[in-house]
Amino acid sequence: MRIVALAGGIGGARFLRGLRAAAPEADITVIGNTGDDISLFGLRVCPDLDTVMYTLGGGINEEQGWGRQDESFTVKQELLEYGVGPSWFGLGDRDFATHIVRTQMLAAGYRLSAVTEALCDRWQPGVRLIPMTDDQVETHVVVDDPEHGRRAIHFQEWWVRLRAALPAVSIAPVGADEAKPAPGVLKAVEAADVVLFPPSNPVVSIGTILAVPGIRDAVAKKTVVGVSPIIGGAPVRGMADACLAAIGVETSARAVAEHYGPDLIDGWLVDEADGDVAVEGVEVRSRPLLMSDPEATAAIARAALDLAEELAGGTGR
Ligand SMILES: O=c1nc2n(C[C@H](O)[C@H](O)[C@H](O)CO)c3cc(O)ccc3cc-2c(=O)[nH]1
Repeated sequence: MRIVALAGGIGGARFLRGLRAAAPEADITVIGNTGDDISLFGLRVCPDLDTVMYTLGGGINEEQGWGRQDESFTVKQELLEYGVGPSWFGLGDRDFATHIVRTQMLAAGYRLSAVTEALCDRWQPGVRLIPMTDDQVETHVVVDDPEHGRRAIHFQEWWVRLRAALPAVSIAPVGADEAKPAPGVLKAVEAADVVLFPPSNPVVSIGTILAVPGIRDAVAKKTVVGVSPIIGGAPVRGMADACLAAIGVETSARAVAEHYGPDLIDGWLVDEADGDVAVEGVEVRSRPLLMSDPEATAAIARAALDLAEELAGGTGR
């Protein structure tokens, strides 16, 4: 079975670990969000790609969900002694090595997709991880800053420094319009038996991947099953509610499915806590969706695959 999953950071990575366990024989391609990428200290940092790579490769800090386990912060501290920030973004010493290798390879002319493949040679994530694009796309957030007025800031500044406390006036994946899908992205989607949307952020993770021209159209032709990132009317983790508010979508499992719409998704898993959810044109199934441990997560992934198989059989897509 050929599976494609679109993934953001923590929620996506954990779901993928369950998916790998639920379908050990499957050929899994992960299309990773790069809208969160940021250049810091002259280095290119790709948080979502790294979170997927470290999580599936056994190197993630499990409590935090991002960054490396057994991490230290000597380099960050030394930079701060020179007055060089930002202090609000926690790049650890082990993690720095990844960004140094990536930046060196990019400077030598390798594309991000080739660099990601090279990094994955070390981590052996057991899936093929491809960035959504090799072109630079950066999510920016427009806020009304009490000190500086209306301005656009990098997504990471809004997410990490401000903890999304300033309401987003708008959120834009800058550069997405001109970006091309990375080599292998469209081919993988076209060859897929099923496309899965893990419980990643519908706006700044999955929404950003779908904003790269060509990807949404390719995905829409397939059997697509999504897992709601909203449980009991609130995001399981992260601040997806702040992102949904920015695009005028209510924070509910139903509203997110309607936002994707029946032209894009065929099946939608919601948690039992959300009661009866009905979405026109979308097959909705209710089950526990908390990724509380690897077994529970694998069972969610299995349910998504079962629903996809059922729908593919039914629609002949
Ligand atoms: O909340 C934080 N998230 C951090 N994250 C997570 C990241 O900002 C976001 O959670 C994702 O971009 C959203 O998917 C990091 C991820 C990396 O790969 C590397 C460094 C960081 C640093 C932080 C941090 O200092 N604080």
